[in-house]
Amino acid sequence: MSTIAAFYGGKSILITGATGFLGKVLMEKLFRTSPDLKVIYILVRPKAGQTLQQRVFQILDSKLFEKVKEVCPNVHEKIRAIYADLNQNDFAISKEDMQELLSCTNIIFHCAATVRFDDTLRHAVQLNVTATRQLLLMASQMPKLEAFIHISTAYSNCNLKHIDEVIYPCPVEPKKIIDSLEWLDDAIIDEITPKLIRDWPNIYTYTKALGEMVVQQESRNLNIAIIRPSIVGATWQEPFPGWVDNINGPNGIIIATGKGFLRAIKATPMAVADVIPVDTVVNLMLAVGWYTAVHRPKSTLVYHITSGNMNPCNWHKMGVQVLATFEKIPFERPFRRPNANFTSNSFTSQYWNAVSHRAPAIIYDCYLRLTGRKPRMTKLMNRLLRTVSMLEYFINRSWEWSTYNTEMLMSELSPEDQRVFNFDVRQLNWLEYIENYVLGVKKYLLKEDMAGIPKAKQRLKRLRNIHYLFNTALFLIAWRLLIARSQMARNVWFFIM
Ligand SMILES: CCCCCCCCCCCCCCCCCCCCCC(=O)SCCNC(=O)CCNC(=O)[C@H](O)C(C)(C)COP(=O)(O)OP(=O)(O)OC[C@H]1O[C@@H](n2cnc3c(N)ncnc32)[C@H](O)[C@@H]1OP(=O)(O)O
Ligand SMILES: NC(=O)C1=CN([C@@H]2O[C@H](COP(=O)(O)OP(=O)(O)OC[C@H]3O[C@@H](n4cnc5c(N)ncnc54)[C@H](OP(=O)(O)O)[C@@H]3O)[C@@H](O)[C@H]2O)C=CC1
Repeated sequence: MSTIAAFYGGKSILITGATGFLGKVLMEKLFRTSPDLKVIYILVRPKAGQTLQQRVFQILDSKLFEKVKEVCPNVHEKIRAIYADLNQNDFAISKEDMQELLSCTNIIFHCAATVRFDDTLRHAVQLNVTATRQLLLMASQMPKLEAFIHISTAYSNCNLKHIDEVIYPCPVEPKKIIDSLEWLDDAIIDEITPKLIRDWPNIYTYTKALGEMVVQQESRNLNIAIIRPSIVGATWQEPFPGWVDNINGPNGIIIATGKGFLRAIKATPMAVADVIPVDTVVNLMLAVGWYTAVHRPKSTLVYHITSGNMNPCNWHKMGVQVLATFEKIPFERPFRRPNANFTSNSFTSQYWNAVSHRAPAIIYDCYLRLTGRKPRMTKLMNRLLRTVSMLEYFINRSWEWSTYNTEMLMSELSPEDQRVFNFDVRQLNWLEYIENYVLGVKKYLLKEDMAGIPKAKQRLKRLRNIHYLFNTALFLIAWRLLIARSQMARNVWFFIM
């Protein structure tokens, strides 16, 4: 019997960000391995015209939860969705709900965050810093609380090259920033943001660093741990390989490449692609929850969950395998034949952007105009290139993360726990994982049917022929022009003939 699974039995667990990518996989694993847990409280806001209950039903009715329904048929009764908006005072939680949370919660997993790179400083601080402080304050009033697990990111200190499992101080005190945002107007905030974030690449990573500092400062006598995952990717094994449900991180790039929009990316091919499967992260989170509650470490421990130091893969290897998978399992209705390359040179990158991205978009928009339709490709391409430029920082560098605490925890687990809550990324076979990842993007994100593969392959063949035809025509025109102008070219031509 797994000690960790037994630990969560009978527990009341509070999860923030449960409707997000990581949160859903966390809930799934908890219900599947500890179906006798008492209740999972989730802090949810209504969204896209859906009530809280509709949001919960939608999650439970998804393929991700199919196995859960077998082992825990009353899962609906064990989820208690609580109306909350982390942007508001006291999270806008009702008095009764707050009372219940304060008196019953045993474990907190704090996953909610804004992960947008271009969010405003005000909003990102509110969610990633102030809300964390508020939750810690709530936690300090929970008599039954055993552990508080805060999810940060391995990139919270990406301004450093080597990152240890410690909380680094930020140049400006979080409290000072929170206070000043209260009275500064938006225009001034925009002006001072670059000065504040200094060598952090974006507001997201900066506010996650501030969030960690807040955790350290407000920890009081709570049992706290911080988990720092790198780039969280599709599931590796559980509940099935390849599950993914949003366009963040590599997902959007995989789609844009598979659909033939993206043909060149400015990246350092040999830089480490520090992707970590979401189920691995969740297994570590649950192990850390158990360890923190039972062993009560004297200080706040930080755990890195990254792949680079144990089982590195680089962007080149990943890219080649992604492209190979498109050959076997193509996406439907591609704009162009999927074929991309990495370039580390700024000039070549500009060239490919003009030739392979902007020019085809303009030509396609002309075609749309001529056929009486609204042009849209240039706009779409510009947005895509803006997105890719925001991710470039992370695909052109490598970092070293120490993993002493994560390895220590692994050695503390029984063989059964190591099997059920496996976070040993050395066992990951990258080629297999990437293939399942691309397949998962096709099935769960694009919702494409596998039955459409033969048709998609036929279309790819057609696109390939068009491509060859176009290139041959281009070559002949160039050659013809050259012959007209150069005696040498004419001689070569007569010689060949
Ligand atoms: C041989 C070569 C072969 C090559 C083959 C290829 C091989 C594969 C190689 C893989 C290399 C991967 C590198 C990953 C590095 C990740 C680093 C993460 C590190 C930190 C990790 C963390 O700790 S934490 C989570 C990370 N946090 C995000 O990852 C949010 C980012 N995101 C945003 O901050 C907003 O998204 C942003 C961008 C502002 C736009 O914002 P926005 O206002 O324009 O609006 P939207 O977000 O609504 O998106 C508007 C349109 O962008 C499209 N799109 C959105 N994301 C996209 C995306 N990733 N790739 C493409 N396309 C994307 C979308 O499809 C929409 O398209 P449409 O125009 O048709 O609607
Ligand atoms: N994905 C990744 O690659 C990585 C993620 N992380 C960290 O993991 C955690 C989870 O990330 P991930 O699941 O990918 O992110 P998602 O964007 O998928 O999920 C974010 C969650 O936060 C909730 N949330 C956002 N704003 C509010 C609000 N005002 N009130 C209540 N809830 C809110 C969202 O709710 P709603 O559904 O209503 O929007 C959603 O449930 C984050 O802390 C992130 O920093 C760390 C490293 C990498």
